[in-house]
Amino acid sequence: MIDLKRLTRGHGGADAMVRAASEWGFFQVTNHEVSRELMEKMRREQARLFRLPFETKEKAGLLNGSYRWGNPTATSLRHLSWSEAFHVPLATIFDDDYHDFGDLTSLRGVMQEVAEAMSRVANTVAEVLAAKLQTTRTGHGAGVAAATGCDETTCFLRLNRYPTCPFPAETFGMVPHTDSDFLTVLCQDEVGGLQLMKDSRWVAVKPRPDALIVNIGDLFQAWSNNRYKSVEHKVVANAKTDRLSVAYFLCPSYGSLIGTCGEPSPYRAFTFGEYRKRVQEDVRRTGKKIGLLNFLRHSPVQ
Ligand SMILES: O=C(O)CCC(=O)C(=O)O
Ligand SMILES: [Fe+2]
Repeated sequence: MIDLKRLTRGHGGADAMVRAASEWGFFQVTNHEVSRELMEKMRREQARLFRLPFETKEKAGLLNGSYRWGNPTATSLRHLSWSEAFHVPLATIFDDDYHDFGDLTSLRGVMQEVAEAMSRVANTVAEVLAAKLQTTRTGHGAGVAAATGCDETTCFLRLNRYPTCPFPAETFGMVPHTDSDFLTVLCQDEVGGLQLMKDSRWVAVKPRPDALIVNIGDLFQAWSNNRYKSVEHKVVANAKTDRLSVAYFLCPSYGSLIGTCGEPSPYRAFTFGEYRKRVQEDVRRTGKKIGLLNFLRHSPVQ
């Protein structure tokens, strides 16, 4: 648990954050200035959005066609995520020319506020973690998000809903995965269900109403030369109740080159666009994301 206010005032906590990012890939932050009132407002808007009829949610115009449900490549219940989500590019909600919000105008306002607040958390954390890496290139240790081309037009806000599930033993709320971004900031409700992989075991992340969860994504693992870990996580399905969560994904533009905090890097240079394309191709072809292994300079698979 990292107190962000103490950290930004220089009262310590950075080493604990570095340890958590290296050993767990996950940690929680408090005193993050994303107010409880704002998150309650978000939850009410989210619940209202998901109550809309399926046909309305699926309409391409609604939040830029960002509606997702189930898993299009699933061939059995084990591959299925028992959830629905809006994976919204922030460019959509901040674009003044994008007027197709209809009844969702209040949702847009709340999403903008949440995105701004979570983005501050993501950037603060990214900079503290970047500054702690041994860098060979001067000026590269700070401003990792800026250096790698992340801004409010390239990031995403994802609204997740996990409906009550009639067969929770056979399916996941969200299938095990790593995040394909730099860093994720997550706010979960009181239901619980998020689990992360540690030493080959699943560990539950207990909900704490005052805390946000931060996890390292694949790009930060690559940029940090594997010092910080992008760790597999999943959501278990729940037989009794629905669950909501909101995730902010710190992402660069598709054309941004994901470099390294210092040579030699185990990975070859690649763009975020290339990475995403490769992930999508692998999922389509094999049903599984291969991820960073594809970009190792010396492939273990010959
Ligand atoms: O809902 C959660 O707790 C996790 C969501 C997640 O892992 C994701 O959206 O990538
Ligand atoms: Fe995730």
